[in-house]
Amino acid sequence: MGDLKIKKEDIIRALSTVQEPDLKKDLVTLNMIKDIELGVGEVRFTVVLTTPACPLKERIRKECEEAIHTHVDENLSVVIDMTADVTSSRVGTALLPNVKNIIAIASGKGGVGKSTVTANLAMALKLSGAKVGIIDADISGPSIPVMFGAEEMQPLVSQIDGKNMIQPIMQYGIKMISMGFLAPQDNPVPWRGPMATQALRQFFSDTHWGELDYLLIDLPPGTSDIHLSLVQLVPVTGAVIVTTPQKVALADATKGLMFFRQPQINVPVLGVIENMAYFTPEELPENKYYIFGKDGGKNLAIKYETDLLGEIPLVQSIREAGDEGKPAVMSDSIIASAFKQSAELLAQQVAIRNATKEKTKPVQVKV
Ligand SMILES: Nc1ncnc2c1ncn2[C@@H]1O[C@H](COP(=O)(O)OP(=O)(O)OP(=O)(O)O)[C@@H](O)[C@H]1O
Repeated sequence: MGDLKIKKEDIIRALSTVQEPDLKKDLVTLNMIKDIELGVGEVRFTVVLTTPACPLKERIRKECEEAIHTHVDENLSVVIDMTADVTSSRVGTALLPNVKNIIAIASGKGGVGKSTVTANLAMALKLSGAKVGIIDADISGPSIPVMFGAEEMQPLVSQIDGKNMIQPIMQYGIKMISMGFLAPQDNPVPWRGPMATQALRQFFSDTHWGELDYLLIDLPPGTSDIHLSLVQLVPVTGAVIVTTPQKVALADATKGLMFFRQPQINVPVLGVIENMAYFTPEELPENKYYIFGKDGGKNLAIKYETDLLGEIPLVQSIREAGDEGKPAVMSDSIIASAFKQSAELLAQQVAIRNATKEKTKPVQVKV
């Protein structure tokens, strides 16, 4: 039996004074409070966040506690269970209906670390508790299998509802598909545009993804047929632009960003990640050498009114981790926290986007 004086309504009233800082509405209106239980001198409830990678988790928890102590009883013990139900704007879509968010990871120039960033963001989201998948859409130069130590793996094909479906490779709890799993890499096939597009189509329509919170698409560098095919095939939640700080990279990153902003494409740009932002020897992390220039990604984000989701340093262990097939975020280091922070900011942007913008639709443009 609960304390007779305190009712569930009192708790709800107190929690309706707590705002979700990004969505600018209170937790009760947003339907984020569940399972309120009153005990003797104690209240328990669940806060359902919009992503397990929520960077504001602790702030929300603290504000809930304070609201109850201020508006209900300062001596009440407050036990909060934080869970998440990742939001989506991809409701009712024919292709991949159980994939909540499709996020394109793009760059202008090649070699800026787009695949490295994709692998680490995916891993960080997975470590936060989300269900994550990766499509390596770089058909002629796939890097994802190596970055996950999965080059020798081969996907199985199984019959689902009478149709042959590719089962994605599962590595470190992430589902992934890449041309690297399907075609021998030492005997490269020259991929013409339509063939690459067909392969991408199969990654969506003939692969059994099941339920996912985030499906990350590692795009080839530049803007290609693949980019156009992607936005035509599926509703894309948003795009992340990866760049390095040099002028040449930034100029190309701008083109990459503007591709998504074209009125007929209209995919929201969720933010910019500046990779190789500075060099740092891992044993002396306070020493930062801006060898490629400073603040390029930040200025790009400001100019195009989007967010800077991270500045990832150039560190030897990131390259080693990629070569060893274990994304750097899996280690316990400052690098891991940099990638985790970027993943949180990305998840936050996805949640804001899903709460504020229209539903996504595939675009209809002539190729
Ligand atoms: N922050 C970093 N610190 C150290 N090495 C890095 C960093 N980011 C990427 N690298 C290394 O740089 C190389 C290129 O990275 P990656 O393959 O991720 O680039 P990419 O932009 O996806 O390339 P592509 O254009 O071929 O798709 C890899 O060897 C990777 O390990």
